[in-house]
Amino acid sequence: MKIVKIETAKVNIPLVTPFKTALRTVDSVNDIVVRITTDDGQTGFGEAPPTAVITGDTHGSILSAIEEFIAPAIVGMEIENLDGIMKKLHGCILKNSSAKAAVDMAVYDLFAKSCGKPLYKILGGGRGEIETDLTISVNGVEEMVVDSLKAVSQGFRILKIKVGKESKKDVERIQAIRQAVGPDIKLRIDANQGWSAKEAVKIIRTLEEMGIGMDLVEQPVNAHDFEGMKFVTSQVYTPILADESVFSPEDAIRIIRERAADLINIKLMKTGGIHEALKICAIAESFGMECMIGCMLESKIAVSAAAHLAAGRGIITRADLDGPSLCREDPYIGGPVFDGPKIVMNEDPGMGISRVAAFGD
Ligand SMILES: C[C@H](N)C(=O)N[C@H](CCC(=O)O)C(=O)O
Ligand SMILES: [Mg+2]
Repeated sequence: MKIVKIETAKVNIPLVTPFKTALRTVDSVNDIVVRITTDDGQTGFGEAPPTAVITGDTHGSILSAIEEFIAPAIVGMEIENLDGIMKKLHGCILKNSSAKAAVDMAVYDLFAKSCGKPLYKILGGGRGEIETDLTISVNGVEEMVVDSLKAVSQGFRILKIKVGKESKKDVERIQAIRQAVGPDIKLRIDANQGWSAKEAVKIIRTLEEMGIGMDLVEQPVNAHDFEGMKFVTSQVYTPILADESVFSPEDAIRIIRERAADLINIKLMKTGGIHEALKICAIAESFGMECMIGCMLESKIAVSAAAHLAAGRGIITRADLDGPSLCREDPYIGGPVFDGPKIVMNEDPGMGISRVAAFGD
């Protein structure tokens, strides 16, 4: 199976409600999709979101990285030479992690197809089903309570609460949501770098003293503030999850060595795909640190790739794979089934996606 063609297209899928974090507000998933074709007519799919505020990637940079650097480096290579392809993919251009992720997942899709197995079985194959949380955007307290109750009524048992925009109100937000949803719903708090280290300790300790249980607090401080992450982690009982601070396996090693977090959020768009994400899984497993699998504003192609990785690797104990649930439409056929909080893995070969409307088929 030789790679003969790499094509790109754009998808634009409106969101159910605007997605609001401390970093940005977005109304739609506006991503680049990738299709790789082999000489025997097989196709593999990938997707890259332009999350400029986190990865630095834009539509333009994703398209030119693929067209000018990645495609010339890997077209003509055999899919079975997975390691060789990954070397070229990661060696042909620095950074550009979202473009690399889109191509990496399409290659893994084809590799699993060449083995006649669903991708998650190639990646370890532990679970046929995983559970995701649902994100509650940062808004006024009442609106967040209404959104949380709606999510619970839809069957979600884990909520990811966005905060960090006006930190003074954040205790109020989390307290009101906990009061409304009761003690059995897990709350994950994501400040998206919005707090200072001292502010984070004050907020988390206040919530702890109120008896408000939190599954974790994600990226309380600036991505590059490892000292701040370390300070917060050492000063509170609630587990701290590193998100924007960990892109690469080297970042994961540093976070673990410096005890700057208790957990790592792996996202394919930060690692540049499954190949590098597997290295973080192995590092974390060696040190006994659990991981979460997350996503950017991605639709079903990219989130399916992440779900396959999570279903394959036991060290990934938490999933924030709500991209498809945030979308108003699903322009794809096949792949894992996203049924509210439940993600049921496909049993047909590869990622299971058979049709992507953006390619006109
Ligand atoms: C969509 C997912 N639940 C999420 O919250 N991801 C954010 C970043 C998403 C973005 O801005 O595209 C995160 O975990 O920080
Ligand atoms: Mg996050």
